[in-house]
Amino acid sequence: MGKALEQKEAGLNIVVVGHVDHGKSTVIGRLLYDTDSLPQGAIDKVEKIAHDTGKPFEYAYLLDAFEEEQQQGITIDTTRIQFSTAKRDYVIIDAPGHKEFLKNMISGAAGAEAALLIVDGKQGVQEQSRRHAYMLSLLGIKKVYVLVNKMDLAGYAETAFVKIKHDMGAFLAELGIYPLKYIPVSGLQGDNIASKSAQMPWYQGEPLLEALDLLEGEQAAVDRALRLPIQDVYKFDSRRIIAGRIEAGQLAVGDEIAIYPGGRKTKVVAFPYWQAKDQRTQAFAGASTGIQVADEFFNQRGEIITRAGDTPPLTGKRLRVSLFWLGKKPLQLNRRYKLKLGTQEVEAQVESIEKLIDASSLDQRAADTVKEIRLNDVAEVILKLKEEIAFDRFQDYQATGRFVLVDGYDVAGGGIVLAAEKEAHGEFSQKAMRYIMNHLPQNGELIVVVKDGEIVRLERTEREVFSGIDGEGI
Ligand SMILES: Nc1nc2c(ncn2[C@@H]2O[C@H](COP(=O)(O)OP(=O)(O)OP(=O)(O)O)[C@@H](O)[C@H]2O)c(=O)[nH]1
Repeated sequence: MGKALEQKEAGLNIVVVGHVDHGKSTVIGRLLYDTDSLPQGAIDKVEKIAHDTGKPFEYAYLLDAFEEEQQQGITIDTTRIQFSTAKRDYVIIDAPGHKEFLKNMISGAAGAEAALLIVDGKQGVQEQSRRHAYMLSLLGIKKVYVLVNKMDLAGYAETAFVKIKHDMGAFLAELGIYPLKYIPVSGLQGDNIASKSAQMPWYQGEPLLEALDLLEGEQAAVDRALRLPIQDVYKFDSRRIIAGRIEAGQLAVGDEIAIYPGGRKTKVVAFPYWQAKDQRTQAFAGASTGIQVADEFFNQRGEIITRAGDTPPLTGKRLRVSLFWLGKKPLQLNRRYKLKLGTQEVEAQVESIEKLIDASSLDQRAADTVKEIRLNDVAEVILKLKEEIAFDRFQDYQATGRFVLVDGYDVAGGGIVLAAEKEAHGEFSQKAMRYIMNHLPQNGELIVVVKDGEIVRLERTEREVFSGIDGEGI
């Protein structure tokens, strides 16, 4: 691990993606080597392998050392590898395959802010380069550096670099991704990783490590509207304590809050902690906290708390989403799945497939002929939920804007929320249903006049009460 320095910026999570064998592990291994971040003995081990097999030193094997440590249950999460520069700490989210990457990303385990997309300088853009790039766009990762790797095999030629830059750039532009930098590197030889390469004097930019330090972090989460998804509600002597993790924003004792999807308002009375010394009056993004509120509503897991003046989350039962499918069994229209979003779980069906896209070629298939979404397909669909929930567009809030779909017990797909959709004809929200129920006539019929998904008028018709027909008693 690098030396700990004071006054560093907050850490940055990076994901490394690219076509198989284009050099992801080698570049990561080299970064760890150059920043002195390897577990003890790792280099000796890899040197020994090289010596015993008579093959060259493989930087990619250095990553195995992390896995070994993990298996011994020591420090590091397999999917998270850390290194540091003087400026800040980095966490590399290792994505052995795009399936693991997607699962990690959509389940929130990864939460990458920036990406390194690695392309072999000789082979150029390949199927997985495209697929991974597409996934980045789907996940809204805009901070992308393209590393043109194996420049040693391409004779360190500027022409090879320029060609790949051109091809990749054209493809990425279609996805709305504009890489911040293209860097020619050799993971194996260490060119343009920690220091500028003498082999490529034509390259005017920074080497990778310097370029990473130039990336800006996200807008501080504490300055945003509060998002506190309720994890649990505990009964504790006579009080009810709401527990959850603050995903964005901040909260103080005395703040007025609103709880969605219902939108009921109340006030924060205290942050109850077990020990008096831990008492506090404010909590910020990133903190897990318990809160006690003035009015004891029936709160439940899944609801989202925000501050009364803050932009509220969206609510509804119909969501327009970008979805990708990883299930062996294709996703079927109208089949029931479990949707998990934030801390909410609700039954969901795909009501319609609006667009279906081949993630590699980006060709669209005519959606009206499609009744299922197959393994590795990406689609824009309308999801219909059994109950109303609170959520955000992914581009506004990642934690409350992404979801997974569970088929039986398996996470079979997931994606991001693009927008809230109006209720379909003939469906009312819970709020509307409550309103309607409150206006039911004692004795008669109620006509609900709806326009553009909004109730515009209620008409009551009293039923005639017959006391008899033509004077005949009944
Ligand atoms: N000459 C040369 N070979 C490289 C370079 N980077 C990687 N390689 C070699 O390319 C092969 C694949 O590299 P990896 O780092 O394992 O590739 P990867 O993208 O991690 O591959 P997967 O994990 O299988 O997807 C290895 O034999 C590396 O030694 C480079 O810059 N120059």
